[in-house]
Amino acid sequence: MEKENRREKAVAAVAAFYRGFDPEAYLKYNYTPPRADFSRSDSIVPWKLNCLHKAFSEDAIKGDILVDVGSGPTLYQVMSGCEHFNRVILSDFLEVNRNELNKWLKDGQSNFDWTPYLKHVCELEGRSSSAWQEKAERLRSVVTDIFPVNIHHPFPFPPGSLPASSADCLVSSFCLESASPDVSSFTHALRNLSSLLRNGGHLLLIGALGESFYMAAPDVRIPVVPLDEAQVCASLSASGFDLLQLSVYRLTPDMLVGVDDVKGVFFAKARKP
Ligand SMILES: C[S@@+](CC[C@H](N)C(=O)[O-])C[C@H]1O[C@@H](n2cnc3c(N)ncnc32)[C@H](O)[C@@H]1O
Repeated sequence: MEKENRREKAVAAVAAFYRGFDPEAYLKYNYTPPRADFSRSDSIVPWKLNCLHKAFSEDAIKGDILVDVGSGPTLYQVMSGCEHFNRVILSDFLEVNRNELNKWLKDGQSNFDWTPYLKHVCELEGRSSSAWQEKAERLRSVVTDIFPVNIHHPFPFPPGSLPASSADCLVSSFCLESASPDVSSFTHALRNLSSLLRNGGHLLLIGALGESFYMAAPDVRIPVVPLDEAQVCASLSASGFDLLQLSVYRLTPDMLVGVDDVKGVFFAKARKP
């Protein structure tokens, strides 16, 4: 009981940092060049998009419902998957991020331009980059909901939003390690995520390696659990997932732009037995 109280307090302390999260600043820090330079294969974003593209196309991961946990203000993580599922559900802890997603999806009024991303993913799929508007339309038509989410709840979505174990696939990028106070909470959160996924469904987990903080606004420094590859594998296994693939990207010095101390990025493909 005391251990549980301590964990709840530590989780609440991390949540408090999120009050100052600025979607616009976060997008600028992480989703513009050099981190999103589509002319370079060693830039972080093209690496992530390639991992996702391969998982969905080469491994034929498909089904009815794709759920993205902790979407933040970003859409890149579902640009491949949206072609392989009938319904895509986005989610975030913060209303400012859910609003930012809505701006692009519903009103087309986001200040952030996802066009280069859409073009790049079209090219990965062997289509002309000029097909980007079709992909944008596809994305807008398959995203049916943007739910609040809390990965520290046994069932992370609001009651009645989604039946348990109904997702055919889960995606989550840079959420768990940046919303958890320690490795044990990270593992616990993975177990909670599993309650959303059907047996036999896939989890595509992207995250930071060796990161202790990131900036979410000019004066908002959010603590992160510094993970290594062995911890990611151990947490997946302890939360009941079978690990199918782990790929690692190491940051080149020019990707370190002063907005975090991340050393690498992992992409894990896992299955719920
Ligand atoms: C580093 S951002 C990642 C955003 C995006 N997925 C990406 O790839 O850039 C971490 C996200 O986790 C969300 N978050 C914070 N606490 C959370 C919690 N308890 N449950 C779920 N998401 C949370 C934040 O609102 C934020 O959008």
